[in-house]
Amino acid sequence: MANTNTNTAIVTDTESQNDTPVVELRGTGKAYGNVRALHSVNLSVHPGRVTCVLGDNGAGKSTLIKIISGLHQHTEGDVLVDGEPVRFSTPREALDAGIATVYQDLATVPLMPVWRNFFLGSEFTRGPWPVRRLDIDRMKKTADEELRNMGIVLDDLDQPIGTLSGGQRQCVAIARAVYFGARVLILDEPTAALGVKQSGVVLKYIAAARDRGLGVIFITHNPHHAYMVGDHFSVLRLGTLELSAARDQVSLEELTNHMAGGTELAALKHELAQVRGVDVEELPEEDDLTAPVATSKDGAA
Ligand SMILES: Nc1ncnc2c1ncn2[C@@H]1O[C@H](COP(=O)(O)OP(=O)(O)OP(=O)(O)O)[C@@H](O)[C@H]1O
Repeated sequence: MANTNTNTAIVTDTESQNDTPVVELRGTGKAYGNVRALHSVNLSVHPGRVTCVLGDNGAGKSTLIKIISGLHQHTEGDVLVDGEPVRFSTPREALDAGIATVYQDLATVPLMPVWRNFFLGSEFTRGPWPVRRLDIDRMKKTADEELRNMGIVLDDLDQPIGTLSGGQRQCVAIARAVYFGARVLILDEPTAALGVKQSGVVLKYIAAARDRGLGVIFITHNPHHAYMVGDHFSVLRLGTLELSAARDQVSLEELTNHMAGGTELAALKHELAQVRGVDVEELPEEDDLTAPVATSKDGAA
């Protein structure tokens, strides 16, 4: 299903599934005191599908991640896992439910070897107490196998993880989450700081995680990256769902227009046309923005 070429992680859309979402938000929201960061958001995450959450700065993406990953609690609506309402008090609880989050600033120790970072906090040990010690050989072998299973080939697992490229480190973090039994993988802007080639590599492993049956929540600013791997697209604006569309309901152009503030730009087109030196030819007309907007039952991926 996923293209194996490193730079072209193009995905063919999969059949829509009627199974219970592994994670679902129903009218979910969060207020920080008087600040309503997220309001009435519906979102469904299914195994083996990539749900992309897009939005400009301050749109509410981080708040959404924090609710699902157990860092913050919602103040409105419901969060369901396997159809059951949940309210995680800690990230550990979310992790125990199979929800793993890979943050942009990866929680790795740069000077430690790749294999050591792979097992950080969950090291294999051997021997009886009190002479129990790290089972280095087993950790190295397992990390090597798991990375290879995901198609990630590194020259030397003994090299400090800090010497890997940003893209490679993201890939190690994805493989780690898969190995430790994640059913849902939340990726917080994994391609934000990467160039084209490295982004392609990360997109390839997002597709690989999806093909291993994980439900993926891919947070991004970049509609092009989202469109390469996404099955469903949810665009947040000022804390509410502005667009919720399956892949076959929205074109890349429409998605880009929504992300780029197409509606505002279309509204401004006439005014901008009066300004010397501003070329408005390529800006969308309001009629062009035909992609489905979110409705109360939207959000299914
Ligand atoms: N702890 C907090 N206390 C008060 N307001 C907050 C808090 N966290 C977020 N907000 C507000 O909630 C809104 C949504 O923020 P959030 O960080 O979720 O957006 P974002 O889409 O992740 O933005 P960015 O891409 O810039 O990280 C913003 O207006 C922000 O100022």
